[in-house]
Amino acid sequence: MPEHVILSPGGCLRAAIESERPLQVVGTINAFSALLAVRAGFRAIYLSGAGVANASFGLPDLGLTTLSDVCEDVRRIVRATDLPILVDADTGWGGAFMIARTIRDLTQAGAAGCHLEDQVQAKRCGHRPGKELVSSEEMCDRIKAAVDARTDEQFVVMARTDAHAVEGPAAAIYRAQAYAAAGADMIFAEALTTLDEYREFTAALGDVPVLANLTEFGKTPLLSLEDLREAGVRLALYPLSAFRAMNQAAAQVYQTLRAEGTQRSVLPLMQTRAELYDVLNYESYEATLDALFARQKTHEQP
Ligand SMILES: C[C@](O)(C(=O)O)[C@H](CC(=O)O)C(=O)O
Ligand SMILES: [Mg+2]
Repeated sequence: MPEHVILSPGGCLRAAIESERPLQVVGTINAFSALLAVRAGFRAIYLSGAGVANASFGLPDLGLTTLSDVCEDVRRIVRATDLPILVDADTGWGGAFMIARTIRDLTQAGAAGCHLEDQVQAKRCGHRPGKELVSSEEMCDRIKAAVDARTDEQFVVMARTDAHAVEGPAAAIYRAQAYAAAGADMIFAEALTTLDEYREFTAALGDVPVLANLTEFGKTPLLSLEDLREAGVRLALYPLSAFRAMNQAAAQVYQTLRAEGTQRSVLPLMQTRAELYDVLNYESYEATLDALFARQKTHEQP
Protein backbone atom coordinates (compact mmCIF):
# COMPACT_ATOMS: atom_id res chain seq x y z
CA MET A 1 0.00 0.00 0.00
CA PRO A 2 1.39 3.49 -0.87
CA GLU A 3 2.57 5.39 2.20
CA HIS A 4 0.43 8.47 1.68
CA VAL A 5 -2.82 6.50 2.05
CA ILE A 6 -4.42 7.31 5.38
CA LEU A 7 -5.54 4.06 6.93
CA SER A 8 -8.65 3.69 9.04
CA PRO A 9 -8.11 2.11 12.47
CA GLY A 10 -9.20 -1.22 10.98
CA GLY A 11 -6.73 -0.72 8.14
CA CYS A 12 -3.96 -0.02 10.66
CA LEU A 13 -4.69 -3.24 12.52
CA ARG A 14 -4.64 -5.23 9.28
CA ALA A 15 -1.37 -3.58 8.29
CA ALA A 16 0.11 -4.38 11.70
CA ILE A 17 -0.81 -8.04 11.25
CA GLU A 18 1.07 -8.03 7.96
CA SER A 19 4.10 -6.34 9.52
CA GLU A 20 4.82 -8.73 12.38
CA ARG A 21 4.45 -12.52 12.71
CA PRO A 22 2.80 -13.20 14.99
CA LEU A 23 1.60 -9.71 15.85
CA GLN A 24 2.00 -9.15 19.58
CA VAL A 25 -1.19 -7.56 20.89
CA VAL A 26 -0.92 -6.30 24.42
CA GLY A 27 -3.69 -5.44 26.85
CA THR A 28 -3.83 -1.84 28.01
CA ILE A 29 -6.14 -1.32 30.93
CA ASN A 30 -6.30 2.45 30.53
CA ALA A 31 -4.89 5.37 28.55
CA PHE A 32 -1.65 5.56 30.52
CA SER A 33 -0.96 1.86 30.02
CA ALA A 34 -1.46 2.44 26.30
CA LEU A 35 1.24 5.13 26.42
CA LEU A 36 3.57 2.62 28.08
CA ALA A 37 2.78 0.06 25.38
CA VAL A 38 3.64 2.60 22.69
CA ARG A 39 6.98 3.23 24.43
CA ALA A 40 7.69 -0.50 24.52
CA GLY A 41 7.24 -0.66 20.76
CA PHE A 42 3.98 -2.57 20.34
CA ARG A 43 2.09 -2.09 17.09
CA ALA A 44 -1.36 -2.99 18.37
CA ILE A 45 -3.13 -2.93 21.71
CA TYR A 46 -6.12 -4.65 23.27
CA LEU A 47 -8.94 -3.74 25.56
CA SER A 48 -9.81 -6.76 27.66
CA GLY A 49 -13.40 -7.37 28.72
CA ALA A 50 -12.14 -8.86 31.95
CA GLY A 51 -10.00 -5.75 32.31
CA VAL A 52 -12.95 -3.37 31.94
CA ALA A 53 -14.94 -5.40 34.47
CA ASN A 54 -12.06 -5.84 36.95
CA ALA A 55 -10.25 -2.53 36.69
CA SER A 56 -12.96 -0.03 35.81
CA PHE A 57 -15.73 -1.59 37.93
CA GLY A 58 -14.14 -3.97 40.46
CA LEU A 59 -16.35 -6.75 39.07
CA PRO A 60 -15.65 -10.30 37.84
CA ASP A 61 -15.66 -11.08 34.11
CA LEU A 62 -19.18 -12.54 34.02
CA GLY A 63 -21.06 -10.40 31.54
CA LEU A 64 -21.64 -7.54 33.98
CA THR A 65 -20.39 -4.69 31.82
CA THR A 66 -22.22 -2.99 28.97
CA LEU A 67 -21.38 -1.72 25.51
CA SER A 68 -21.29 1.85 26.87
CA ASP A 69 -18.87 0.84 29.62
CA VAL A 70 -16.51 -0.64 27.07
CA CYS A 71 -16.87 2.27 24.62
CA GLU A 72 -15.98 4.73 27.36
CA ASP A 73 -12.70 2.92 28.02
CA VAL A 74 -12.02 2.59 24.28
CA ARG A 75 -12.49 6.35 23.75
CA ARG A 76 -10.13 7.24 26.57
CA ILE A 77 -7.42 4.95 25.24
CA VAL A 78 -7.89 5.98 21.62
CA ARG A 79 -7.55 9.66 22.53
CA ALA A 80 -4.15 8.92 24.05
CA THR A 81 -2.56 6.83 21.30
CA ASP A 82 -2.51 6.16 17.56
CA LEU A 83 -2.08 2.42 17.90
CA PRO A 84 -4.93 0.27 16.54
CA ILE A 85 -6.96 -1.27 19.33
CA LEU A 86 -8.68 -4.65 19.24
CA VAL A 87 -11.63 -4.71 21.62
CA ASP A 88 -13.22 -7.56 23.53
CA ALA A 89 -16.93 -7.31 22.72
CA ASP A 90 -17.87 -10.45 24.71
CA THR A 91 -21.05 -11.91 23.15
CA GLY A 92 -21.98 -8.65 21.40
CA TRP A 93 -24.54 -7.73 24.05
CA GLY A 94 -27.66 -9.03 22.31
CA GLY A 95 -29.31 -10.12 19.09
CA ALA A 96 -28.62 -9.03 15.53
CA PHE A 97 -29.71 -5.39 15.89
CA MET A 98 -27.77 -4.99 19.11
CA ILE A 99 -24.67 -6.52 17.57
CA ALA A 100 -24.97 -4.07 14.67
CA ARG A 101 -25.08 -1.27 17.21
CA THR A 102 -22.05 -2.73 18.98
CA ILE A 103 -20.01 -2.63 15.78
CA ARG A 104 -21.09 0.94 14.95
CA ASP A 105 -20.50 2.27 18.46
CA LEU A 106 -17.11 0.59 18.78
CA THR A 107 -16.08 1.95 15.39
CA GLN A 108 -17.21 5.42 16.38
CA ALA A 109 -15.28 5.10 19.64
CA GLY A 110 -12.18 4.49 17.53
CA ALA A 111 -11.76 0.71 17.73
CA ALA A 112 -9.93 -1.09 14.94
CA GLY A 113 -11.73 -4.35 15.44
CA CYS A 114 -13.43 -6.52 18.00
CA HIS A 115 -14.00 -10.11 18.88
CA LEU A 116 -17.36 -11.70 19.49
CA GLU A 117 -17.58 -15.05 21.24
CA ASP A 118 -19.88 -18.04 20.91
CA GLN A 119 -20.81 -18.26 24.58
CA VAL A 120 -24.34 -17.68 25.86
CA GLN A 121 -25.07 -14.15 27.12
CA ALA A 122 -24.33 -15.25 30.70
CA LYS A 123 -20.71 -15.59 29.67
CA ARG A 124 -17.70 -16.61 31.69
CA CYS A 125 -13.99 -16.16 31.45
CA GLY A 126 -12.67 -18.45 28.70
CA HIS A 127 -10.29 -20.18 31.10
CA ARG A 128 -12.86 -21.06 33.75
CA PRO A 129 -15.16 -24.08 33.97
CA GLY A 130 -18.90 -23.97 33.37
CA LYS A 131 -18.96 -22.27 29.96
CA GLU A 132 -22.03 -22.77 27.76
CA LEU A 133 -22.18 -22.14 24.03
CA VAL A 134 -24.84 -20.99 21.60
CA SER A 135 -25.29 -23.13 18.49
CA SER A 136 -22.89 -22.68 15.61
CA GLU A 137 -25.82 -21.29 13.56
CA GLU A 138 -26.61 -18.66 16.17
CA MET A 139 -22.96 -17.63 16.30
CA CYS A 140 -22.87 -17.38 12.50
CA ASP A 141 -25.86 -15.03 12.71
CA ARG A 142 -23.91 -12.90 15.20
CA ILE A 143 -21.02 -12.72 12.77
CA LYS A 144 -23.20 -11.87 9.78
CA ALA A 145 -24.90 -9.11 11.77
CA ALA A 146 -21.48 -7.71 12.72
CA VAL A 147 -20.06 -7.88 9.20
CA ASP A 148 -23.16 -6.21 7.71
CA ALA A 149 -22.97 -3.37 10.22
CA ARG A 150 -19.39 -2.37 9.38
CA THR A 151 -18.95 1.32 8.56
CA ASP A 152 -15.15 1.07 8.37
CA GLU A 153 -14.83 -1.69 5.79
CA GLN A 154 -11.44 -2.57 7.25
CA PHE A 155 -12.83 -2.97 10.77
CA VAL A 156 -11.78 -6.42 11.94
CA VAL A 157 -14.57 -8.77 12.93
CA MET A 158 -12.92 -11.58 14.84
CA ALA A 159 -14.89 -14.64 15.92
CA ARG A 160 -13.87 -16.25 19.16
CA THR A 161 -14.71 -19.83 19.81
CA ASP A 162 -14.82 -21.13 23.34
CA ALA A 163 -15.70 -24.60 22.03
CA HIS A 164 -12.39 -26.31 22.80
CA ALA A 165 -13.11 -26.58 26.51
CA VAL A 166 -16.80 -27.45 26.03
CA GLU A 167 -17.01 -29.64 22.91
CA GLY A 168 -13.37 -30.55 22.25
CA PRO A 169 -10.66 -29.54 19.75
CA ALA A 170 -12.34 -30.98 16.64
CA ALA A 171 -15.59 -29.14 17.31
CA ALA A 172 -13.65 -25.92 17.92
CA ILE A 173 -12.05 -26.22 14.49
CA TYR A 174 -15.36 -27.11 12.86
CA ARG A 175 -17.02 -24.09 14.42
CA ALA A 176 -14.14 -21.78 13.50
CA GLN A 177 -14.40 -22.88 9.86
CA ALA A 178 -18.13 -22.13 9.89
CA TYR A 179 -17.47 -18.71 11.45
CA ALA A 180 -14.90 -17.86 8.79
CA ALA A 181 -17.36 -18.95 6.10
CA ALA A 182 -19.96 -16.66 7.71
CA GLY A 183 -17.60 -13.73 7.20
CA ALA A 184 -15.34 -13.55 10.23
CA ASP A 185 -12.01 -11.96 9.24
CA MET A 186 -10.02 -13.74 11.93
CA ILE A 187 -10.46 -16.41 14.58
CA PHE A 188 -9.72 -16.25 18.29
CA ALA A 189 -8.97 -19.83 19.31
CA GLU A 190 -9.72 -19.69 23.01
CA ALA A 191 -8.07 -21.88 25.65
CA LEU A 192 -6.24 -24.42 23.47
CA THR A 193 -3.88 -26.43 25.60
CA THR A 194 -0.91 -27.45 23.42
CA LEU A 195 1.16 -26.08 20.57
CA ASP A 196 0.08 -29.06 18.46
CA GLU A 197 -3.53 -27.98 18.85
CA TYR A 198 -2.63 -24.53 17.50
CA ARG A 199 -0.83 -26.21 14.62
CA GLU A 200 -3.91 -28.24 13.71
CA PHE A 201 -6.15 -25.24 14.15
CA THR A 202 -4.20 -22.90 11.88
CA ALA A 203 -3.74 -25.63 9.25
CA ALA A 204 -7.50 -26.14 9.16
CA LEU A 205 -8.17 -22.40 8.84
CA GLY A 206 -5.87 -21.79 5.87
CA ASP A 207 -5.39 -18.06 5.23
CA VAL A 208 -7.69 -16.91 8.01
CA PRO A 209 -5.50 -15.41 10.75
CA VAL A 210 -5.71 -17.19 14.10
CA LEU A 211 -5.12 -15.55 17.49
CA ALA A 212 -3.65 -17.34 20.50
CA ASN A 213 -4.57 -15.98 23.92
CA LEU A 214 -1.54 -16.24 26.21
CA THR A 215 -3.32 -15.14 29.33
CA GLU A 216 -1.45 -16.15 32.47
CA PHE A 217 -2.63 -18.75 34.99
CA GLY A 218 -5.10 -20.15 32.45
CA LYS A 219 -5.39 -23.24 30.26
CA THR A 220 -2.90 -22.23 27.58
CA PRO A 221 0.86 -22.65 28.17
CA LEU A 222 2.93 -19.47 27.86
CA LEU A 223 4.18 -20.33 24.38
CA SER A 224 7.06 -18.36 22.87
CA LEU A 225 6.74 -16.22 19.77
CA GLU A 226 8.99 -18.64 17.88
CA ASP A 227 6.72 -21.56 18.76
CA LEU A 228 3.62 -19.64 17.77
CA ARG A 229 5.17 -18.50 14.50
CA GLU A 230 6.15 -22.04 13.64
CA ALA A 231 2.59 -23.18 14.45
CA GLY A 232 1.16 -20.60 12.05
CA VAL A 233 -0.42 -18.36 14.70
CA ARG A 234 -0.81 -14.77 13.43
CA LEU A 235 -1.71 -12.86 16.60
CA ALA A 236 -0.32 -13.40 20.11
CA LEU A 237 -2.49 -11.83 22.78
CA TYR A 238 -1.37 -10.85 26.29
CA PRO A 239 -4.64 -9.42 27.61
CA LEU A 240 -3.93 -8.80 31.28
CA SER A 241 -0.19 -9.28 31.80
CA ALA A 242 0.62 -5.68 32.71
CA PHE A 243 -2.59 -5.37 34.74
CA ARG A 244 -1.67 -8.39 36.84
CA ALA A 245 1.78 -6.95 37.49
CA MET A 246 0.37 -3.53 38.42
CA ASN A 247 -2.05 -5.12 40.84
CA GLN A 248 0.70 -7.09 42.51
CA ALA A 249 2.83 -3.98 42.91
CA ALA A 250 -0.11 -1.91 44.18
CA ALA A 251 -1.09 -4.54 46.73
CA GLN A 252 2.49 -4.66 48.00
CA VAL A 253 2.64 -0.89 48.34
CA TYR A 254 -0.67 -0.70 50.23
CA GLN A 255 0.31 -3.55 52.55
CA THR A 256 3.75 -2.11 53.20
CA LEU A 257 2.41 1.36 53.98
CA ARG A 258 0.04 -0.16 56.51
CA ALA A 259 2.62 -2.50 58.03
CA GLU A 260 5.69 -0.28 58.03
CA GLY A 261 4.18 3.19 58.17
CA THR A 262 6.45 4.36 55.37
CA GLN A 263 6.84 3.58 51.69
CA ARG A 264 10.64 3.61 51.78
CA SER A 265 11.10 -0.14 51.25
CA VAL A 266 8.82 -0.25 48.22
CA LEU A 267 10.22 2.75 46.35
CA PRO A 268 12.02 0.42 43.90
CA LEU A 269 8.59 -0.87 42.81
CA MET A 270 7.56 2.63 41.78
CA GLN A 271 7.88 4.54 38.58
CA THR A 272 9.65 7.78 39.45
CA ARG A 273 8.16 11.23 38.90
CA ALA A 274 10.69 11.84 36.13
CA GLU A 275 9.72 8.60 34.37
CA LEU A 276 6.04 9.39 34.69
CA TYR A 277 6.49 12.86 33.23
CA ASP A 278 8.62 11.49 30.43
CA VAL A 279 5.82 9.13 29.34
CA LEU A 280 3.30 11.97 29.55
CA ASN A 281 5.52 14.34 27.62
CA TYR A 282 4.96 16.67 30.55
CA GLU A 283 7.73 19.10 29.69
CA SER A 284 6.31 19.95 26.31
CA TYR A 285 2.99 20.86 27.97
CA GLU A 286 4.88 23.01 30.48
CA ALA A 287 6.81 24.72 27.69
CA THR A 288 3.54 25.53 25.91
CA LEU A 289 2.17 27.00 29.11
CA ASP A 290 5.33 29.01 29.76
CA ALA A 291 5.24 30.40 26.22
CA LEU A 292 1.57 31.33 26.64
CA PHE A 293 2.19 33.14 29.92
CA ALA A 294 5.24 34.87 28.48
CA ARG A 295 3.07 36.17 25.62
CA GLN A 296 0.38 37.33 28.00
CA LYS A 297 2.96 39.23 30.06
CA THR A 298 4.27 40.98 26.93
CA HIS A 299 0.70 42.01 26.02
CA GLU A 300 0.12 43.33 29.53
CA GLN A 301 3.12 45.64 29.36
CA PRO A 302 2.16 49.30 28.86
C1 LIG B 1 -9.20 -12.51 26.85
C2 LIG B 1 -10.26 -12.36 27.86
O1 LIG B 1 -11.51 -12.57 27.24
C3 LIG B 1 -10.28 -10.93 28.41
O2 LIG B 1 -11.37 -10.46 28.75
O3 LIG B 1 -9.21 -10.34 28.52
C4 LIG B 1 -10.11 -13.31 29.08
C5 LIG B 1 -8.74 -13.26 29.72
C6 LIG B 1 -8.61 -13.87 31.10
O4 LIG B 1 -9.60 -13.90 31.86
O5 LIG B 1 -7.51 -14.26 31.46
C7 LIG B 1 -10.50 -14.72 28.65
O6 LIG B 1 -9.63 -15.44 28.16
O7 LIG B 1 -11.69 -15.05 28.78
MG1 LIG C 1 -13.02 -11.35 27.71
